Amino acid sequence: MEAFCYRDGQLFAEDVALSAIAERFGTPTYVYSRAQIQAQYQAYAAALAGMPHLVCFAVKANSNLGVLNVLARLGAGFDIVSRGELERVLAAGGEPDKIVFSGVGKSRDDMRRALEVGVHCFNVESTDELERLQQVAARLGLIAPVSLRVNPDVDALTHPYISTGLKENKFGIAIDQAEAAYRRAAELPNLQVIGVDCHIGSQLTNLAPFLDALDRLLALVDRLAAQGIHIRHLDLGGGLGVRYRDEQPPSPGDYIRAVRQRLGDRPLALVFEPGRSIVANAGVLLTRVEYLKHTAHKNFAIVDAAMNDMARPSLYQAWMGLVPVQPRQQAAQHYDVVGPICETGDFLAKDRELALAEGDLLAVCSAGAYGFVMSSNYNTRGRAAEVLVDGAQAFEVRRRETLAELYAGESLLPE
Ligand SMILES: Cc1ncc(COP(=O)(O)O)c(C=O)c1O
Ligand SMILES: N[C@@H](CCCC[NH3+])C(=O)O
Repeated sequence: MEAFCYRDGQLFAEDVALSAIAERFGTPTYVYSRAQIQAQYQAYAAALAGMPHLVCFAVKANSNLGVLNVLARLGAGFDIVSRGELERVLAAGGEPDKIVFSGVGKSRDDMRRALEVGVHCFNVESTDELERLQQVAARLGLIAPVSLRVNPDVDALTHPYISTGLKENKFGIAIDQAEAAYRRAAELPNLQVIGVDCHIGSQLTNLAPFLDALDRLLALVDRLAAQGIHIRHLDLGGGLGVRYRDEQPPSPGDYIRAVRQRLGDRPLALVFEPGRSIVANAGVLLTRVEYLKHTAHKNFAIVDAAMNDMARPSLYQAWMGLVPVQPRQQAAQHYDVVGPICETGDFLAKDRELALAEGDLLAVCSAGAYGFVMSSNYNTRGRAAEVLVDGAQAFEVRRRETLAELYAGESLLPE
C-alpha cells in the first residue's frame, strides 16, 4: 500500500493533506500512517502464520507511544535495548511476555526491572552478562529466560556503521565460543536457556547474508541438541532493508518463506525483530522552506528541519527522498536542502532538482525509522512534533517541545 500519495495536486498522508497538518501542527513535524504500519506488521505476521512465532518490533527504530500502541493492539512483541524502552512499551500497552531484551550493556537495574515485569527473553551478549544475570535473578528468586546472541561473522553488505555481525563488531558471542557459553548457561540455576539469537546488521537488501547466518545458527542448534541443550526458538533479529531510492529489498514474505524452508523438521519457534521495515516508509518529515539562497556556485534551500531532527543524511551520507508537498509548474533548479544548524554537515539532501519558493512545504520520505528517535536539541532547537494519521483523522502523538522545556532541569551555580 502507498500511504503517501498525490491527489488534487498535493501530497496526502492517507486521507489527510500534509498542508493541513502543517497548518494545524506547524513544522517540522513527523507524520506517520497507521495503515502503513499495520500493513507492514501484517506482512510479517501473515508469513509466519501456522507456526509459533513472535514479531518483536525494534523499539529503537521509532519509540513514539502512539506508534507502539498501534503495534501493541495488533499483538506485536517488542525488542528493547534499555530500561527506557521497556517503560515505553509498557506505557503503550505492550505485553511483557512478548518482549525480548537485547543490547551489550544491560545494567543490573535493567535486568531487575525486566525480571520483575516478566519479559519473554534476555538476548545475552557475553559470558560476563550471563553471570550478572544469574546473580540478579538469584537475588530476586526468579528464573531468567535466555537466548545467547551469537555473532556468526557474516558480512551484511551494508553501511559499516550499521553492520553488526562481523567478528570485529562489539555484538554477541563469537560463534566458535557459543557452545561453551551455552554449557555454562545450562549450569546456572537461575537461568533457563530457551533460544539462539543473532542480528547481523540493518538495511540489508539481499537475502544471502541472512541465510548464511541462519545456516550457521541451525548447525549450532543441532550441535547443542547433541549435547542435551534443546533450543526452543530462533531469533533472527531485524535488518530487512527498505527502498529509499532504487534498492529492491526482498519483502518480509519472501524472506520468511526462505527461512521456513531451511528449518526442516526442527521444532523451532521463530522470532524476528524488525524495525526499519515496519516503520520507515510509514513516515515523512514535513518541513517548510525558510529561505532560498543563490550563490555563484550553488543554490541552497534552507528549511526549518535540520540534522538535529533527521540525522541520517549527515551521519551516514544516507540518501533520502525529498518531495514538494504542493508541486509547482515552473522550471526546476538544483538545490542542496539544508537546515539552520551551524555545521556544513547539516543537510537533508544534496543536488536535488526542485521548483521552490519561500514558504513551500517539503516532505523527507521514508523518515518513519531512525528519524525522531535520533533527534537531539543541538543548537538548542526544540524537538519536532509527531502526528499519526488514521484515515481522515490526524492525532498529535507528541507535541512540539516548548522553549521552556529546552532548559528545564538545568540550574545556575549557587551564589
Ligand atoms: C539487536 C537488534 N535487533 C533489531 C534491530 C532492528 O533492525 P532494523 O531496523 O534494521 O530492522 C537492530 C538494529 O539494527 C538491532 O540492533
Ligand atoms: N540508525 C541507523 C540504523 C541503526 C540500526 C541499529 N542497530 C540508520 O538510521 O540507518
